[in-house]
Amino acid sequence: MHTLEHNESEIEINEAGVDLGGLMTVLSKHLYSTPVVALRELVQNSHDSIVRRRIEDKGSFESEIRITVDRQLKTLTISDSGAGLTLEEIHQFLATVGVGYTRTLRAQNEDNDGLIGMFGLGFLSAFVLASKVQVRTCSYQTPTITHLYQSRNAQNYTATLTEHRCSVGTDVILTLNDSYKELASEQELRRLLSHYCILLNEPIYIGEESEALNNETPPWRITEDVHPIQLQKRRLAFAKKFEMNFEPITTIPIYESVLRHDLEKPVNNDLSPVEKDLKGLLWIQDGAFYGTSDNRNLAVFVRGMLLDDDAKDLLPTWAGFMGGVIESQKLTPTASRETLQKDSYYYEVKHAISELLIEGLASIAENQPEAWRRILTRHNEALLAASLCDERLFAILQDRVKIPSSQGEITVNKLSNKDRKIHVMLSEEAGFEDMIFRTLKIPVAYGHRYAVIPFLRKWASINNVTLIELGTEKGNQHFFIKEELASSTLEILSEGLCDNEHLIVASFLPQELPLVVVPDREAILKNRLESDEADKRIASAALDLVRQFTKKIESRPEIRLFINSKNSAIAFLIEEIQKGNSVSQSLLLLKAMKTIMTASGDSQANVNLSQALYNVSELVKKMSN
Ligand SMILES: Nc1ncnc2c1ncn2[C@@H]1O[C@H](COP(=O)(O)OP(=O)(O)OP(=O)(O)O)[C@@H](O)[C@H]1O
Repeated sequence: MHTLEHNESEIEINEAGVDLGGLMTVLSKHLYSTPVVALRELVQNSHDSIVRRRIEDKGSFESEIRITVDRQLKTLTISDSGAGLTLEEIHQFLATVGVGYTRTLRAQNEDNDGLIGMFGLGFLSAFVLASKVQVRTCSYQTPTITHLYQSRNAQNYTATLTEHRCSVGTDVILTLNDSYKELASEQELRRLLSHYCILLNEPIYIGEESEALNNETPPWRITEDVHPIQLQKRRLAFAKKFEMNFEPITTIPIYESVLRHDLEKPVNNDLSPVEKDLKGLLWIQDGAFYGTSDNRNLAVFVRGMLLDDDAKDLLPTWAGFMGGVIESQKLTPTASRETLQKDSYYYEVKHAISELLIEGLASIAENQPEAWRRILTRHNEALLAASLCDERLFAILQDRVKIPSSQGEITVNKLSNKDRKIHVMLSEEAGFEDMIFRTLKIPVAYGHRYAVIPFLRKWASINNVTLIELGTEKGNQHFFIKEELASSTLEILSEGLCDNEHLIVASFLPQELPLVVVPDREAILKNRLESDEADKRIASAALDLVRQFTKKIESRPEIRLFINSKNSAIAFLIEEIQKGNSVSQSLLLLKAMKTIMTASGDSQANVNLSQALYNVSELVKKMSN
């Protein structure tokens, strides 16, 4: 038996069939998310053709891309003063799918000179918008003649000599499909192209206009000496164009030192590839939407063309309050040029942006007190969480972010008392903890709020302070120092005072407080976390695990009644019981007090308030008799 390798000559080699029509439809209609992307592709071809002419044609020329419309004829024309195409090049590059001259030029040219095209596909998208595509082109190589390419479907085309265009360059004339005839509007074109092409290096004009729509120099390309305040103003104004929902508070320029330095010196060879490549601006938003803390917003331009205006994944997840616009020559687009390939360079850029943000925030904290104050007020909660993601951020923020507490929002050092203790309560309800701390006049942090507990834990461990988490077993042990009593005394107290609570004798502050009901805050918090997790739509297997865990906690006992051995009334009652005297009236009064306290602290508490109030009234009457 012969194997394929041994006897190839005997085996017939077949050619795979290609349904060109089907392939064309996929490439032209389904490659891009929106057909208007076709416009961007055609402008990009004009741009590349101008770059080509600059490289190859030694004569001087004025660079221009002009988009015009004829409402009557329903045509849209993209003209450029680029290199044009010879008849041969029309066949070879324009009409051959997957082949383009731009790729060849790029391979020959190490610096690339900002060439954008690479796939040899973009031109096809013209057939999505147009029922007929005409390309009138005069090559710098044959400047006395002009050729006309015409096609209705990209598959069959004609290429003939035509009336001379008078100057080197190309007009791509689209006879718009009925569904895109609204594109035959200068206003609409300006809107679309300002979005995609604002950073493109070659000037783009609409209609007869003499001012290019992309004539504004982005702040990082400003080479003249501008006063720092002016520069900051221009940065803010530029950021505003990209930040639709919020005002930018302040900006963080990308590699400013490299850029400003470059003005005097050639590129420093010690710079990393990202430092050499990445340009742009990051900023901090003024405000946030209610209900979402992730408003990250990043526009990515690759070689001047907007590629992705929602590339938020390049910003760290903690930076929900940041926006940005970046420009790169080296990030790689996918074939649709609407997203980025997640290659190793992508992750290098992502890392670099995170570093820039951290350094930028540190510098704002140091040098821009007013902006920093606004940032802290607007994004306190997000910064609290952000500080947990990076040690440097923690160092910058640890004494600047505010913690919600019984005394309002205060910095954490104000929470720490003389004994180097910070108290945090886990409940949202103004329960026993709130009352105790109001009496003691020391602040207690509200730990139910997002990121407060992990932040305080970290702060306490770094600063050598004890964190007392009230409502947890451990926290309570710090606060309520248990005492032993004879079981017969405990029984009498329990019978007289408890409904369904577990009675514990302890000494605690303030000593004026005879007793306090302490629910198991841990179980309550865990329940809440469980529903948070569910909101995040975590995998159901993980959710089951969480539920199993919470189930265990729920079956733990419950509500405890601490009675304060430091309190003179309680001490007196214990003594009386030990002597064998009856204290039932006093216990009834204390029990009523307990019920009233519980009911006022916790609106959901299952207590018999009317019975308690009735008992108080009866006891008052008895005392007066
Ligand atoms: N306006 C133009 N002027 C001169 N040549 C053009 C023009 N438009 C297209 N071409 C030629 O046609 C080729 C194919 O264009 P097409 O847009 O399909 O691919 P590309 O730009 O090379 O790559 P990509 O698919 O990444 O855009 C280009 O490489 C270029 O040689």
